[in-house]
Amino acid sequence: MTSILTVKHMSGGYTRQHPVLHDLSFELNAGELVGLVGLNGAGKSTTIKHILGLLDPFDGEVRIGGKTIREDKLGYRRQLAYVPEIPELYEQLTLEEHLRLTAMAYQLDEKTFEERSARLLQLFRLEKRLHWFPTHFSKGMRQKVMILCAFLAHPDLYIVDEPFVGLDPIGIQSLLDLMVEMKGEGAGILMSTHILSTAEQYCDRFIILHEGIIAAQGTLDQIRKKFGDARASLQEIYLAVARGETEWIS
Ligand SMILES: Nc1ncnc2c1ncn2[C@@H]1O[C@H](COP(=O)(O)OP(=O)(O)OP(=O)(O)O)[C@@H](O)[C@H]1O
Repeated sequence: MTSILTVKHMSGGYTRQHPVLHDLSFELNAGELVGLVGLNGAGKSTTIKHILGLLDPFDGEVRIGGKTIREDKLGYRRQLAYVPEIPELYEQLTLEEHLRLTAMAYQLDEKTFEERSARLLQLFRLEKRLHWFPTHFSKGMRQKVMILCAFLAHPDLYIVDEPFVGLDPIGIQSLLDLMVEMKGEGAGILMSTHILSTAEQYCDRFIILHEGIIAAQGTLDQIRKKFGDARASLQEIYLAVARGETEWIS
């Protein structure tokens, strides 16, 4: 298996005096969708900020495609696309301009841009909104623009932060289908979510974060084994961890 993302003994957060993440180690391989789950404040977004290179680890390291961000900043960033929980759009750019800006950043040629953007626009029902500015977009539409930009790039690694809240059912299904497709093409996807039933259905593996520590990680079957109940749902296991009913540290 080819490892796309490697997080090794990473401790981090916002101040060295009060680290939020403690000694996290996990990998993400090509063709895998991994669910990052945990209660509010568990450290999911902080983990994502470290992977994106917005925060520096206090200890340990993050590698994408074998490289740290210090070794090759531009190369590191080009390997990944990020769908944030809260859409970040340029208010002065139209939807089309957002797409073109992304295509430039990822150095897509015109033909690839045209093909991919036409398909994505159709999938998310935004074909008629190309010349609109974000002020006229609903919350879900703003979210879809971020999804379009990420999936336009076809990077090796997708970081998707809580994508389902705010999307309509067709949008959710389109996103899930796209993630399955990109996985099939060899991309790795790390998805943070509270929607455990969907995560259980679509993710190949899970990382359960609890108070900045990985409480458990693995396939659902591996986690069930550890939990001691071969039929427990992800939700049941997660609630037991969150309520302190288990003594796990992976
Ligand atoms: N900008 C910041 N400065 C200082 N501390 C922060 C900052 N952002 C988050 N934290 C703290 O880091 C810890 C982890 O927060 P984080 O946002 O990573 O959790 P999360 O798992 O993403 O939660 P949620 O499910 O609510 O999004 C919390 O204790 C939070 O208060």
